[in-house]
Amino acid sequence: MAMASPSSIFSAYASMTASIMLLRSITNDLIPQPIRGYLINTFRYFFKPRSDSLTLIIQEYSGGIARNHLYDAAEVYLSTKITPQNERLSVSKTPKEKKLSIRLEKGEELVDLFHGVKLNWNLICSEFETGNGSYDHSRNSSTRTENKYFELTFEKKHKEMVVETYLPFVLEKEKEMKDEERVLKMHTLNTFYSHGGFMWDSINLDHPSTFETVAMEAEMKNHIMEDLNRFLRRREFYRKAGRAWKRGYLLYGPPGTGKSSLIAAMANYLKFDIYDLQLDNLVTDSDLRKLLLATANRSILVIEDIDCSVDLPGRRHGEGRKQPNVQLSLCGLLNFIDGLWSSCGDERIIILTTNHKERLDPALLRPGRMDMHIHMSYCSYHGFKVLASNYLDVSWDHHLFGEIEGLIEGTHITPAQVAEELMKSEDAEVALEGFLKVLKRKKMEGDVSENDGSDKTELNQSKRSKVGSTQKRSVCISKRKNSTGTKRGRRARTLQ
Ligand SMILES: Nc1ncnc2c1ncn2[C@@H]1O[C@H](COP(=O)(O)OP(=O)(O)OP(=O)(O)O)[C@@H](O)[C@H]1O
Ligand SMILES: [Mg+2]
Repeated sequence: MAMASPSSIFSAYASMTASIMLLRSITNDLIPQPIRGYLINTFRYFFKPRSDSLTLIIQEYSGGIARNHLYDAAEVYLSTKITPQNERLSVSKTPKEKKLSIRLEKGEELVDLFHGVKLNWNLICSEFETGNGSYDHSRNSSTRTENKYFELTFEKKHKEMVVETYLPFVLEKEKEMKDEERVLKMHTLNTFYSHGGFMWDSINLDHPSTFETVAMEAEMKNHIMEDLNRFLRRREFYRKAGRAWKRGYLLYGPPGTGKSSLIAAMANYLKFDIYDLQLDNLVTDSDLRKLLLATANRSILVIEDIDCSVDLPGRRHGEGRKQPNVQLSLCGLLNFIDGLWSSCGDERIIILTTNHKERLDPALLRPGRMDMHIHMSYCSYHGFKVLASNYLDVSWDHHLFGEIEGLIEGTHITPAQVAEELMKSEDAEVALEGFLKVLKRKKMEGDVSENDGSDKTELNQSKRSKVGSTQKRSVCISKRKNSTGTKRGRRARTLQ
């Protein structure tokens, strides 16, 4: 079929527009609006010259009240494409946003280039009357409603590319931009128990820890990042395999080795909120269920010190809590996490931490429960180098590093202790000399781990062994109460 020339398309289009105007003026008073609209559309359909371009309409709302995600994504994406040719822009800022957001205003047009294809965007706003056109005094507004939509016009032959590649690209770009701006939250339990339930309280999570600043073996770091990336990519895989889209990590190792720091780094990397679940505040499985159901998608549920912060009766004990009115069980927690909770949402991560993996209930360790077990250990030479550049900004060829390397390998010193030493002076030379002295002293003392913190649960253990089994529970509870302040304080310091 021969293609119409641009001038013939133009003249056909001009005569069609003139005819429509004529039709409008003739029918305006004679025919009611719905029939008139139908006639004009039919006329337009039959007489419209066929062109090579295709226009996609992206409405602000899809299906009545639901916002059209593609419209929102286009709005955000196009804000990065604004050019000096644009004459009207809208500017806004909500209290939660860090920056002003600048968007196209109605009537504005712009051209985007994607893989060499020209894409014309046009933001259109039409107003229409929803009622009888009169002023609605009860809502203090008129009944005119705005209908906003984007027109995306391009050559027809690129339809597949636009639908399959370009629009998904726009959605992906918006997600990236939103993630960058997102203010992360840390949710903790509101201990005020009212109206029959606990609530989550949230504050901004402004923790500086990232995968760059966490001192751990580079290989392990990459392994974790790759695991997280794979998890995010595999929505379809989880769906096909009939598995809930969740991933569990168990972080174990002595205190001060960076478990909480790694959790913050993971949250910052994924841009996920953290829910810090302190089980010792809860009483029943039903409290737990309500709280878990109130957690949002794309979040990390954290239960720290699972071995000592709770003394959940599990399969190992085969009994319920001895304390009256307390019906929280390890089975209840695990079953709910594995079952209903994880299938109620998407992109859930759960992280448990412990200083003593060997003391955990086997139910927690069985295959399929926690997908990855990550050992956070004493500081290696590589870890030291990361900390030295974090704290002292020294290059890795510093003359004291050689001696430090010889001493640190095999020494039981936690990254927290290393960090403490390195912070003692702003002068790198002084700080490193001081650190070297500590390492030498440790070697002379026979490399006995100094305050490696096994205290937390070891103390618990020794207390337990001194009391009878019926007192076991109350000792555990009182230890928890005693330690709550310090642990909380420390956790608050580390995670906030
Ligand atoms: N691997 C690490 N990389 C960077 N900093 C670390 C690391 N480990 C510890 N630190 C520093 O020590 C502090 C305490 O570490 P963190 O709270 O992460 O340890 P933890 O393993 O969670 O300890 P705990 O078992 O007592 O909860 C952190 O605020 C951080 O400054
Ligand atoms: Mg911790």
